[in-house]
Amino acid sequence: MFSVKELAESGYLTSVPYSYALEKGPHEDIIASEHTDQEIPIIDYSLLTSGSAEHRSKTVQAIGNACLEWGFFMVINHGVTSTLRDEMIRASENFFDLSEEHKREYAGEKLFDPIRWGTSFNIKVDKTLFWRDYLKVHVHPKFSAPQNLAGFSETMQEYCKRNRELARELLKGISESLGLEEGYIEKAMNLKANPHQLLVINLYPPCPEPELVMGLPPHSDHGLLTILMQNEVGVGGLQVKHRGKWVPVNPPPNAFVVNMGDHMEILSNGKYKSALHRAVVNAKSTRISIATAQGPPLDTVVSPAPKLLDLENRPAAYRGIKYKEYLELQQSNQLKGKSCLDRIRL
Ligand SMILES: O=C(O)CCC(=O)C(=O)O
Ligand SMILES: [Fe+2]
Repeated sequence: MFSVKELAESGYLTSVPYSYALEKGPHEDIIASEHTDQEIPIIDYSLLTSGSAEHRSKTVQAIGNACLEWGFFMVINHGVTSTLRDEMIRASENFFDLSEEHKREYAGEKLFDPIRWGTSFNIKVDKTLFWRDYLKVHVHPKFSAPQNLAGFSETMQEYCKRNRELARELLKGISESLGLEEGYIEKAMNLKANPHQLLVINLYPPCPEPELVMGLPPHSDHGLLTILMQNEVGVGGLQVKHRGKWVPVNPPPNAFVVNMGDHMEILSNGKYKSALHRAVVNAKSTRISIATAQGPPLDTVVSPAPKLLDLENRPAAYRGIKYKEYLELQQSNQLKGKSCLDRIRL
């Protein structure tokens, strides 16, 4: 199996190999125009944590609206330095620049291998291959990192820790926005114990026929929320489905993109839907995106929050499922819309 990087750098590639070509490319779908009135909400994180009750309550309301309307928002003034973000991007580039032979040491097959390098989504089940390579690392509660790359481990550890801190505060705000106490999600999901965090670094090399391939097909993420950033090469790639159209996500410099995961949808009993999104590729530049999926401890059973249920009017809409089992379910099937969540709807 070739990585896309190897394929793209192999010489004169003027068309995409058959195994990557879709019958219906991403450009055939309805895409919102650049100047759309559909603006993805921006949340000023500093107002959530400033200590001012008024600022906090306004921000909590804005978060609630963003979750209801989009399942997606961008976070600014989050306090993670651009130095750390740049180091993380650089370290990721250095990893993918290793020889194929070296990277193959991490070519694990199994979902819970601590470090896994690979291509597409799951080559055992993907009908068409996706134009992306990835590095997936389980970074919490037990930290792992590829060795022999100067500084990668330290940078990764710090970056992931900062993402967990952001997630923790955002989850408090989300909890409040659902009319629950700020610590409700943290308690119900046992997040103080050993929350699970998966780091996913995506690499999308330039593609000679971007309109024929998909970087990542439409899907929602597992976990409570995903925090994502991308290298700033002036090309987008991430798109979110909103009111029937694909809306390109163009985050302001230094912003994080946050999206609700399937476990937020389950926990909120469908009030906050996990966001359907996809990644398209381009002919010019390599795009890197770095996502951390924040979830509960692997053995936590996630089910709708009892406080949000009303047996007569609002019964549970999802069955409880262990986070670990859900991850196994998603990974062993094709990545296809919200098909995994559909399996546990009641
Ligand atoms: O590359 C992106 O922006 C999207 C990545 C993504 O959706 C994922 O890793 O789950
Ligand atoms: Fe995703």
